[in-house]
Amino acid sequence: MQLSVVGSGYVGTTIAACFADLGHDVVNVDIDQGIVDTINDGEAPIHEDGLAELVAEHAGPDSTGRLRATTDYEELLDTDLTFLCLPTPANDDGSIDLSIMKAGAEQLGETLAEKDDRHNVVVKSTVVPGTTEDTLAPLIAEAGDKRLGDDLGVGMNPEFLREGSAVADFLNPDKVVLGAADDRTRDRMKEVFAPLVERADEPPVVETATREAEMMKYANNAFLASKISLANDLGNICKEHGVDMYEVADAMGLDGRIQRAFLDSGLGWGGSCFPKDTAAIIAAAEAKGYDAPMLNAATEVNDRQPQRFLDLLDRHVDVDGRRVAVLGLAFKPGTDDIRNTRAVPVIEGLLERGADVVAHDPVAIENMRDRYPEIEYADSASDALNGASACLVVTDWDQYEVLDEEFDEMADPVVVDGRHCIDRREGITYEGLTW
Ligand SMILES: NC(=O)c1ccc[n+]([C@@H]2O[C@H](COP(=O)([O-])OP(=O)(O)OC[C@H]3O[C@@H](n4cnc5c(N)ncnc54)[C@H](O)[C@@H]3O)[C@@H](O)[C@H]2O)c1
Ligand SMILES: O=c1ccn([C@@H]2O[C@H](COP(=O)(O)OP(=O)(O)O[C@H]3O[C@H](CO)[C@@H](O)[C@H](O)[C@H]3O)[C@@H](O)[C@H]2O)c(=O)[nH]1
Repeated sequence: MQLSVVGSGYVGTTIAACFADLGHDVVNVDIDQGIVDTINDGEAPIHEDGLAELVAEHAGPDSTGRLRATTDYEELLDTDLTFLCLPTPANDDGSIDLSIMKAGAEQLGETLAEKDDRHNVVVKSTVVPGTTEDTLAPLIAEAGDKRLGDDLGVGMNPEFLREGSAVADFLNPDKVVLGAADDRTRDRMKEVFAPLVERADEPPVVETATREAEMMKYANNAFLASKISLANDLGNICKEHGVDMYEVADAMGLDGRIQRAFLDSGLGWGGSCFPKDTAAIIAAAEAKGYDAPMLNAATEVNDRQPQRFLDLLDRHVDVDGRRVAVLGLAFKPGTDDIRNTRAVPVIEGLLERGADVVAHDPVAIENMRDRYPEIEYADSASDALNGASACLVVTDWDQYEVLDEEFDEMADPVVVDGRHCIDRREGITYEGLTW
């Protein structure tokens, strides 16, 4: 099938490359010329395991040619179905900011005015219930002079991939949710996903309406974020009682009703999704008069973890004028994404205390340098530790787990671990956040 994907960020690039790999012809539309050129050169614009290989195979020279990118919306006119993968950030009050989605929807509609055949538009972005049918569909229809359900089909297909494992997650989903306003659109969506469902060994396909599809995404993220916050709440209790929350979590996870995943306690959840999506669904609830106490509590626990982390550091060392190593800047391992990373409140706390911060991350340094040009960046964890009076572990990259004699080079070997990464050992003063 001929597909177009509007927005070529973490989700848009990943799904475009994967759909090309599944045999579709895909055009990525983005306003960023740099991203477009990178894809057309056969390179991935973001760091994601397996993505560079897929983009090289399907875009650019010596490729299958099934993937290309453009800044020109007109190029989507030759496609049957468009995925909207535009950002849905939060306003200052936490509510969803739909301005980019609306601008993209309007431009899409204006472009579709030139098309006579029916076109299908599927919202992939995370949007609060009602957005697809009440806001975006009418915008597209009006701008394109289309009749909804007739020459314009509208659907909603939430995305559950994680950064760091985006390609593998997309190609092997636990479920595919197809929300549509009408059967014709849903049938087209099923066609798009048929090769994926076959290759992924028939995962469950949930057929539903757009509102339910929108809410399934928020419910998923709210549950996972709350699960981590509960682990952190329990972990903070454990720490006060000299109990190792990781041992407790392992035992909890043996209960089939609980499961071990997402019980890793520590610095809490960051990233481009959990913080904004939790805030957006709380704001959407409040707009209808409901105060969502569970989700507010999950957020409160999460917001407190960086302060508890810095309090542990304060117990051992006054970092004023001292070199402090921060290991990990990305919001999680496997990505260069620093959106809402816990490294930011940690670095802020260190700068407030007068520390000389030296930071390391395998892939996220360039992104962080834009935000904190004033701190030092080390080429290796070992360089960061050299001469440091404390080491703060913020991201659980595998390469930090094997650090050993590198700690011997510290001026004062205090290690505060926010991610259960480093083993306790002779010669270092070790504090785990919840163990
Ligand atoms: N990042 C994830 O892991 C993830 C997972 C599931 C769902 N989501 C949701 O998917 C959506 C997209 O997230 P993302 O992380 O891929 O965003 P992103 O910021 O990485 O990418 C968005 C892209 O859209 C482009 N863009 C902005 N305005 C445009 C316009 N008018 N026309 C064309 N392109 C435009 C930007 O240049 C950028 O490349 C969000 O709603 C997010 O909540 C994200
Ligand atoms: O046990 C855990 C698991 C995760 N985290 C933290 O939680 C955050 C989010 O991690 P993860 O969920 O692995 O990454 P994301 O890429 O943010 O993926 C989430 O957000 C996406 C965007 O909505 C969804 O598609 C995914 O299903 C959902 O897992 C990170 O800061 C992790 O360090 C923990 O603290 N403890």
